[in-house]
Amino acid sequence: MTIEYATRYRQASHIPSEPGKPYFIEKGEGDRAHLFGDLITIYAGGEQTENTFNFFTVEGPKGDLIPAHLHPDTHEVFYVTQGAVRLFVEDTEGNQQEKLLTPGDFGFVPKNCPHAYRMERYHSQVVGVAAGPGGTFERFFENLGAPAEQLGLPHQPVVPEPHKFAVVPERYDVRFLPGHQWQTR
Ligand SMILES: O=C(Oc1cc(O)cc(O)c1C(=O)O)c1ccc(O)c(O)c1
Repeated sequence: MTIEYATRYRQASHIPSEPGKPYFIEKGEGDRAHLFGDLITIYAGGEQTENTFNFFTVEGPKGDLIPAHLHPDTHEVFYVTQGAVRLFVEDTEGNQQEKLLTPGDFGFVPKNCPHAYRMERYHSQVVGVAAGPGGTFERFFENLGAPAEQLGLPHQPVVPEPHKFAVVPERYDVRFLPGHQWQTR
């Protein structure tokens, strides 16, 4: 058992909101959110790190595609721990690459680089760390999607209402790029 706190995000969270406090979180027991087919679990965010970095996992079903987007002020890490994830990325000169990442493989996406990814095995998992000049963006997932109590993937995809797409991504430094084409392979 670990300690539970009431925070601005959850009535019961294992993440203490005041900075400077050491803590532990057991597997899967971070603040959970569902977005599309994904389960996102936050273990640390800007409140704990003076806005310097966050730490979260993203799990999704086979075939789950996160469409092209970029973050003007956020660098991102993709470290695959389960399954297989195909990461597509374009540098700021327009050069595109794609790579199938399997457990232990790592991808880095600097700020301003369009990227997308697709889960290629059942229940793939990526460890994410994301931060940049604009801070951290971990509460994007529960604001565009929904906070979740359950430990597993959503039973039905959580598809945000159009009005949320109009305001939430921008607030968290996410810009979706409709119509973006990948010419890799
Ligand atoms: O942010 C990450 O993934 C996402 C997951 C979603 O369900 C919706 C999204 O819009 C995104 C997104 O990329 O914007 C993500 C995933 C894995 C990782 O290592 C990261 O650094 C970020």
